[in-house]
Amino acid sequence: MTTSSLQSPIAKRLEGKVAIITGGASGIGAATAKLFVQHGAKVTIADIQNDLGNSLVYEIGTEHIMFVHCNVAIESDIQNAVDATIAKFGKLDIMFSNAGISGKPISSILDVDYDEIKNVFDVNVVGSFLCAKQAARVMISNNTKGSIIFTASVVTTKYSDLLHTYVASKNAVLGLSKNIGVELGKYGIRVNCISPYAIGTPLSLKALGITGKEMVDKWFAEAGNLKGALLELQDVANGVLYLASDDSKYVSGLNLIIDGGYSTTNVALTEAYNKLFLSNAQQ
Ligand SMILES: NC(=O)c1ccc[n+]([C@@H]2O[C@H](COP(=O)([O-])OP(=O)(O)OC[C@H]3O[C@@H](n4cnc5c(N)ncnc54)[C@H](O)[C@@H]3O)[C@@H](O)[C@H]2O)c1
Repeated sequence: MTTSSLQSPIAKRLEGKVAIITGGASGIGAATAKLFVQHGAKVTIADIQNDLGNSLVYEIGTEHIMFVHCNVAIESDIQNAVDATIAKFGKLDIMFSNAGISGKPISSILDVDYDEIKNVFDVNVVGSFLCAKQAARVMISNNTKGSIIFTASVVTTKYSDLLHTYVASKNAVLGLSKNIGVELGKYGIRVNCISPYAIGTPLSLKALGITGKEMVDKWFAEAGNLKGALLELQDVANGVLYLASDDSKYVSGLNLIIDGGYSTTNVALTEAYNKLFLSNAQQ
């Protein structure tokens, strides 16, 4: 490493790149939009929350970012977001398919109804398919070596008896990402997932059926593996930046899990072992 590289300011890692972020009006998407712009990208936020989306544009500046009303479950909305992005910024390098919903906090398969399954799958799975399709359409025809990134979740690595529709939908997103990554490799298009552990956002508060971000964040921190640390939106945005930038130019088919090691734990086994060890020690 040269002295000048040690002294130089942090390089802009997305200079000249153009991105669409679905679900970019709130939470992970909004944090990623801000980070992308800091790194030189032009960004389109595609979301259904017009007020939040427009105020983010106002905060960041219309030369860097625009808002397009887009329901990801409707193909013409996504097509419109892609076409509007090309019209304003000239191309599309990065599709961050991040919009999602949790569905109701149902914990028994007996309580799941068809409308609930359809609602969650329409946004999380159909929306992801359509984002990938519309991004690939322009990336292939413009010969753009693009990056498609999906937000899956730590629920693609660990299972419980909660949120069956959400968990099934996120595992479908992971499968989709790997399968289309195989197809799109021949065009030089990379396809990856980011899978965060839990953060207090409107989505996760709804999933738990509680209000109060502080309480939820505390609970997530206690349940996490990495003690003394809290997963923040910026941690996830940093991972997305890596997958979007040329720093990951040979990375495709990855599920980047941002979970402080949570997915590697086996709490039940540890507890059972400790119980056995303690009862033997007392004999
Ligand atoms: N918060 C967590 O703990 C967590 C953990 C793992 C994965 N995720 C995933 O992260 C992604 C972002 O969620 P978040 O936690 O930032 O929540 P959030 O509620 O802050 O953001 C979700 C965004 O998606 C938008 N959205 C919902 N339905 C839409 C639709 N039909 N079309 C377009 N936009 C739509 C919402 O308007 C909102 O702006 C989701 O895919 C979620 O499943 C979240």
